[in-house]
Amino acid sequence: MIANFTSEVLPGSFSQYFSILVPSYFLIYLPTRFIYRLYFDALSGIPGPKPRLFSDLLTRVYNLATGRSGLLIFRLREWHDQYGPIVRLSSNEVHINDIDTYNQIFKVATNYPKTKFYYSSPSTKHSLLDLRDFHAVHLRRSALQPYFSKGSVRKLEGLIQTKIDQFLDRLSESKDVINISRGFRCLTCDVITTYSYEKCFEALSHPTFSPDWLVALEDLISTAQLTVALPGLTITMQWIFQNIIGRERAKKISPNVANAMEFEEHCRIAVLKQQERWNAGERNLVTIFEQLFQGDEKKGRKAATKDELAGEALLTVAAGMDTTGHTLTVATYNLVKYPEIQEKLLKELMTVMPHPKSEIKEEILDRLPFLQACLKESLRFSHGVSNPLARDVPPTGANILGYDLPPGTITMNSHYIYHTNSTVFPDPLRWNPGRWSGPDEKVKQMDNYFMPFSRGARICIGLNLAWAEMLLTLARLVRRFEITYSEDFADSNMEWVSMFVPVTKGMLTVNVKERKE
Ligand code: HEM
Repeated sequence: MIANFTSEVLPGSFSQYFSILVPSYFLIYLPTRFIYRLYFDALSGIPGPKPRLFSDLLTRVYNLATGRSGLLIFRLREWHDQYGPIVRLSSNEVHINDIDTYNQIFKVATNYPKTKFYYSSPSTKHSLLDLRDFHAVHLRRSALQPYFSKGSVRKLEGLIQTKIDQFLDRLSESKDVINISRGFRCLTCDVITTYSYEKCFEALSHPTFSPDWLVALEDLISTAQLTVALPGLTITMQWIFQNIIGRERAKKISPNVANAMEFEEHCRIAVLKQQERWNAGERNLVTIFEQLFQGDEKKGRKAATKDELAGEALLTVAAGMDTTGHTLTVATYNLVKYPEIQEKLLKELMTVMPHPKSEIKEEILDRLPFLQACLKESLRFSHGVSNPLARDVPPTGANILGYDLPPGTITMNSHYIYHTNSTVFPDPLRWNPGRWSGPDEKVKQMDNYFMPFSRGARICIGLNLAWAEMLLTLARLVRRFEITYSEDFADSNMEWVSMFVPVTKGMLTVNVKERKE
């Protein structure tokens, strides 16, 4: 009956329609739209690589399939050299290389919200990362920020020091080659989980610093690019794994996915248990979520939902572990590579740490200029979030670098591009902490181009914690140990691609020996 109906109303079979529609789409619709984008739409005057305008989806899928997604960041430099400070990347996206524009977009009172498309990961849904509304962001951040102030971090310094003790003792006991890339991540994970919700994940206790979930997260990080290319696909896959397949069966299909699910579940359980204790009247918890457990009527903030707490619990670990760990890896790799720089740092450390195992406070290290310079240079090289940061042009539209951009145009800025500007940082790919002790004017200019934690309303919430962890770890590591690369380590291990965060080709593997004095 239905067949009769369709053949009467719509003469011809489905395959006939299909054989007309598909070629029309590729031979007429796409080329016409391409010409429109090239010559007539609102962004048509902005220079850039033209083939990318043919189809955003096909470009993303092509880049993903050919492994170019993670290398886009390096092409951006070439495109800016060729086309100038603003480059059109797709139908609706421009990439910018202009520090004044960056400072406008990333200011405290910004009206450029985060671009939903690039920040919607199912795992961090309901978390701060996913919020775009400025008032909602302000409320959430003001509930979390007090726990990350310099004063709060100093109060919990004992906790950080205890984890560093454990880490250094583990290095000392090790008879084998040490995968210190993972070691640093275990350290930062144990710090952030204890600091955030008292539930230390005990990653440092793993004999080779390789707990299953850490290795799983390492393997799954490449799905960050899949999420960018085909967001719907990852959301659907995650939903299927969570709601249909379940963790037990997932173990057989993909142990990595099962381990990552288990990790998420650990974070969720940890924070919800704290909430229960808080609701039962316990008030002496070490937690960054206390203000989220309760609402604040005066400010118009409701108590966080269970999903919001779980999202936040996962976000703090995800945001605080790899970033800090990777910067420490970059610092260590380069200090071993340049022994004369390591020697200079060691001499400075000896002025405040007379013995290899001397105790030291962060506030003292905060005053050591060469240690600061080594860390700044490592942050310049490690690029925290290495993918371009995407922000939408506000409803009023914007004029950027002489071009009128309509509301909703996506602006992209990459810290990598600013951090490797060869006019500001001569010989930019050389790790050279000495550059930070140049003349004041020069350092001021470098500081203007240095934004590892981003800037403005969405600046990294954990920067004081990260800074304290990095100062203490690096100082105590270098003061206590002579470090050498392991025999099978190659410089190429440190080559990286961008998967939202930088992912190195291999690991930094080292041998360590206790210093005698
Ligand atoms: C070297 C270490 C770190 C670097 C380089 C770094 C870098 C960054 C950057 C660039 C952003 C902005 C991302 C964007 O707008 O897309 C960010 C956001 C964030 N970071 Fe960090 N981060 C570090 C450590 C930490 C730590 C230890 C925490 C611990 C809680 C943390 C928590 C966060 C959070 C929650 C956000 C999201 C803020 C928001 O969306 O408003 N980060 N970080």
